[in-house]
Amino acid sequence: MTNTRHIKSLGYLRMQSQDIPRWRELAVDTLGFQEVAGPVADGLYLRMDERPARLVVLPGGPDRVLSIGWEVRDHIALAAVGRDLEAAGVAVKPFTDEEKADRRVEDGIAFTDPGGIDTEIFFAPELDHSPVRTGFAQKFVTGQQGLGHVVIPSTVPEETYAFYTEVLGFLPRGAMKAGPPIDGYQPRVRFLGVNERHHSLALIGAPHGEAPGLIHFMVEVDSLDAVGRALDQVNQRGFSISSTLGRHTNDKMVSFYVRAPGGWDVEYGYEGMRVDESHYTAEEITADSYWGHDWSGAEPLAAFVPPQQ
Ligand SMILES: Cc1ccc(O)c(O)c1CC[C@@H]1C(=O)CC[C@]2(C)C(=O)CC[C@@H]12
Ligand SMILES: [Fe+2]
Repeated sequence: MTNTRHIKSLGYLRMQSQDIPRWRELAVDTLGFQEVAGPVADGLYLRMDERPARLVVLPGGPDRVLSIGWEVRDHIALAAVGRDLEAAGVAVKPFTDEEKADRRVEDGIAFTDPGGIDTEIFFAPELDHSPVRTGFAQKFVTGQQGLGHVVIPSTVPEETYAFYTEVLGFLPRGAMKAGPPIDGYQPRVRFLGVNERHHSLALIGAPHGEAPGLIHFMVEVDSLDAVGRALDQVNQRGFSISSTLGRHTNDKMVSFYVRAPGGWDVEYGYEGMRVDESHYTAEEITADSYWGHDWSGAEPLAAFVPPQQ
């Protein structure tokens, strides 16, 4: 196995939605992302930092994730990841000129992960050096820790876990039992990291994985007041809270979860820990939170509901 650890961080997330206005109200008015113009006229381009737009929501249906973009250092690293994927029997497609322009990156490749999620690896994003204008004067915690984390569903969670750790070199960062054993198989939520962020990826077994392609994505801000102010807007604007405010036991983050159009959540958090990889050893947490995180009001996640025909 290759396990060359070229992936540096979660770079971007591209989604598709039939309700761009509601997404705009959630992202801009409620969570304080900056809206900027982008290559697709009706697209929603959301800025967090010097990247032009780490989050993109394009008009179209059904609501789903279009691709998850992982960042590597340079063209040498991109070529190495491409070789690792091909050695593992994964079909790899180089970005077209249009794909490079849409994503505003120098180059990249696309492939599908074992659970059916469209995944991309890229390097050298263009930067926007104008001041970042966020809604609560908060800063998003990105940089070397990347945009945040994604939790993705998979109908083949063990194969998906082996793929991310052994082929792409993600580091195991612990797990939590998810439900009782079924025929001797213990389902787990598994957390994986590629940098000091505790997890940039988590995997959950789900029966309708690739349909929306997402359980939640998390962004981190540098101020508890921004989390509180965002929560006020969630309530005032009639968004549905999937989980109340709480502090996680593994990454120590204080966060809440709000339901986005499309049936996945946005986790909005503060004060996540940084992992020192030279001392880290994997742990199994037995509760998701020290306090809070009441999920009892959550609508079912799209990944757990049969898709409508
Ligand atoms: C347990 C945990 C630790 C750190 C995180 O960033 C994080 O999102 C979680 C929760 C993961 C997971 C979820 O998102 C969907 C609903 C889940 C399966 C639960 O009902 C408990 C754990 C939850
Ligand atoms: Fe999370």
